[in-house]
Amino acid sequence: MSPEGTPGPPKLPGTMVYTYLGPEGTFTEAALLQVPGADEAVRIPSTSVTSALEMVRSGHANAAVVPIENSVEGGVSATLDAISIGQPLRILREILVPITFVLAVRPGIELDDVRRVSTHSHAWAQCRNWAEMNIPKAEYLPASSTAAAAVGLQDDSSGFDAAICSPLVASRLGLNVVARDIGDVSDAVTRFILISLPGLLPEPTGADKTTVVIPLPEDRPGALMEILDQFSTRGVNLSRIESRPTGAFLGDYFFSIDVDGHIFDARVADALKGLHRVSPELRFLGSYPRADHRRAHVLPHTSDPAFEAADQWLESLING
Ligand SMILES: O=C(O)C(=O)C[C@]1(C(=O)O)C=C[C@@H](O)C=C1
Repeated sequence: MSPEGTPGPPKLPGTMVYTYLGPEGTFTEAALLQVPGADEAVRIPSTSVTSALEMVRSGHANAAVVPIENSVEGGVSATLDAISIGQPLRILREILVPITFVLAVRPGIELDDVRRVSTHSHAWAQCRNWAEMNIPKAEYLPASSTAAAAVGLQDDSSGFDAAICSPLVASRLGLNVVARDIGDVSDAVTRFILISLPGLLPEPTGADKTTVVIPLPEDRPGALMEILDQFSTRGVNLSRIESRPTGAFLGDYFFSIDVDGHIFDARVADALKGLHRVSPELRFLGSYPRADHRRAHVLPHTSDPAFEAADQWLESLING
């Protein structure tokens, strides 16, 4: 049985089974549909990020697509936390989706009548200023996704009269849209990851990203500096760094970090070895191609040949 209590999907030989933060019509589904072959694969919506990852961990899905970062609101805590603990997982690729929101309402409701509006917390954070200006009397009700809020609008007992969702799901459900492009930042983008159980690493492309989770060593002055030093001395550029509480006790944090480069790049591998000495419990979450194809800027003294030359030099000293 799947975590939702429904029978697990049939594992047809050769058929990929994907799960994603559902229901149908979420931005996460749009991200999954960018994965080559996903349109012909089995696609199972999950009700939360945690249950999507559980489908993968329990073998009911080959891989999951979940949101990880938004250009306006930052990291998606539910995902950052869920991939940092429990059975290890590996990110296989990242997917970018431009985000635009609409306000859909129940039949007969006008913009001025809206008193209760529902959507995903990340979507609400991206439309908050618009909402304050245009529906100031509306109370916010959190939903598990933008599409779940849109579906709820068709249910008399859901208790809200408006939903913030994608234009696509509003038109699929035939909802009444009273305002378009309501995001506070018009060119917002959300980054999603395709994540699976550990296996073969994606090949390096020259434009790659590596994600790690590093627990901050306890009671060690300068521990964060030591961690950052491992990257800076090897010329490894950080593209995201976030601290999250471990939940164990107050003040106990881990860092979730993305860096430019692949574990097969000598400078990244060397930095990971250094990190392992500083924080042995670090978790490698994968090396995968960047969605924007932006190549890493590698300084000559941190290139693969420079590392190779240093190894050979040391060997020559040892061997005489
Ligand atoms: O609710 C959805 O449609 C989602 O796919 C989730 C999600 C998120 O978690 O950030 C994805 C993109 C938008 O930024 C808002 C919500």
